[in-house]
Amino acid sequence: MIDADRIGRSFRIRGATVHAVRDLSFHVAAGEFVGCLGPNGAGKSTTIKMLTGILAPTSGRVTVAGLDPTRRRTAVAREIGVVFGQRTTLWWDLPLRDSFELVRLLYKVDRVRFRERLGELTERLRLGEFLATPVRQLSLGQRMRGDIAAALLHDPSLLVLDEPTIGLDVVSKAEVRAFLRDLNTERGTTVLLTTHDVGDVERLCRRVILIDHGRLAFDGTVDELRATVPGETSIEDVVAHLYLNSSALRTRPPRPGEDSPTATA
Ligand SMILES: Nc1ncnc2c1ncn2[C@@H]1O[C@H](COP(=O)(O)OP(=O)(O)OP(=O)(O)O)[C@@H](O)[C@H]1O
Repeated sequence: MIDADRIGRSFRIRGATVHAVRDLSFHVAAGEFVGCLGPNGAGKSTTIKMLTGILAPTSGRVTVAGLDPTRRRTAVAREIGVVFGQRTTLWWDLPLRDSFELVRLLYKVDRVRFRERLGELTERLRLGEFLATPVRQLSLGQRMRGDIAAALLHDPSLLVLDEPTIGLDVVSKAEVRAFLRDLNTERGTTVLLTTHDVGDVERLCRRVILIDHGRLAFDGTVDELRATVPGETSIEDVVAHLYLNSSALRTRPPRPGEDSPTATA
C-alpha cells in the first residue's frame, strides 16, 4: 500500500538547508495498522505530506497504491483519506452536512453511495445531532469526528491521520480509537497515524515506526519496541528513554544546513 524508498525532504530557509526527512525507507502492506512516533520536529508530518502528495520528496521515491503521490495526486486522493488533527479540512462557517456535500462533489462520489456511507459514518461517529451545526460551533471532539467522517466519505483504502487524538478528553479519545480499530478490522482499511500519545499506539497499532531527526530509528511491533529497553514495561517510559538517548547525541538543535548530529558525548 505504501512504499517509501530512501525518501528525503529538505527545505531552503534564508539560504540554508534544513533536512526534515533523510533516507527514510519503510513499507506498509494493505490492511496494516501502523503508528508513527517521534519527538517534535522529527519529520513525521513532512513524511505524511510526502505520502499524500502535498510535498514532493527531494530525494528517493514513494508510491501509494502503486502511484506516485506528487505526479498522480488526483488518483492518489481517491485512495487516501487524510486527517490533520491540528487543522480541520471542514468549511468553518458551513453546517457539517454542507461540508460533507462539498466533499462529495470534490471526490465525485455517487449520490446513492454517498448517502449510504454518510448514514453509516453518522451513526458510528454519533454525528446526527451536529449535522446542521456550523463547524466553528463544534467542540474539538465533535469536530474531529466530523473530520474523520469527511476523510472517509469517498471510501479510501488508506487512512492517514496526523495526531487524531490531540487535545481530546479520555472519552472522546476512546471513541475515536474504537472507531479506527473497527474501521481497520471490519472494513480492512489500512491505517497510518502519527501521535504523541503512546496510548494510541498501545491500544491500536500492531506495528510502530519511530522517526528521529528525519531518519527511521525503529520499525517493529509494540512488544519489540518495549524490549529495546530491558526491564522497562511502560511504553511511555521506553519511548521517553529512546528520545532522551537520541537527543543525548545532540547537545543543541540542528542548525540549518547541518547534515549530521553534533555528538559531544
Ligand atoms: N515548510 C517548511 N519549511 C521549512 N522547514 C520546515 C517546513 N516544514 C517542516 N519543516 C522543518 O522540518 C522539520 C520536521 O518538521 P515536521 O513538522 O515534519 O516534524 P514533526 O515530527 O511532525 O513534529 P511535531 O511532532 O512537532 O509535529 C522541523 O525542523 C521543521 O521546522
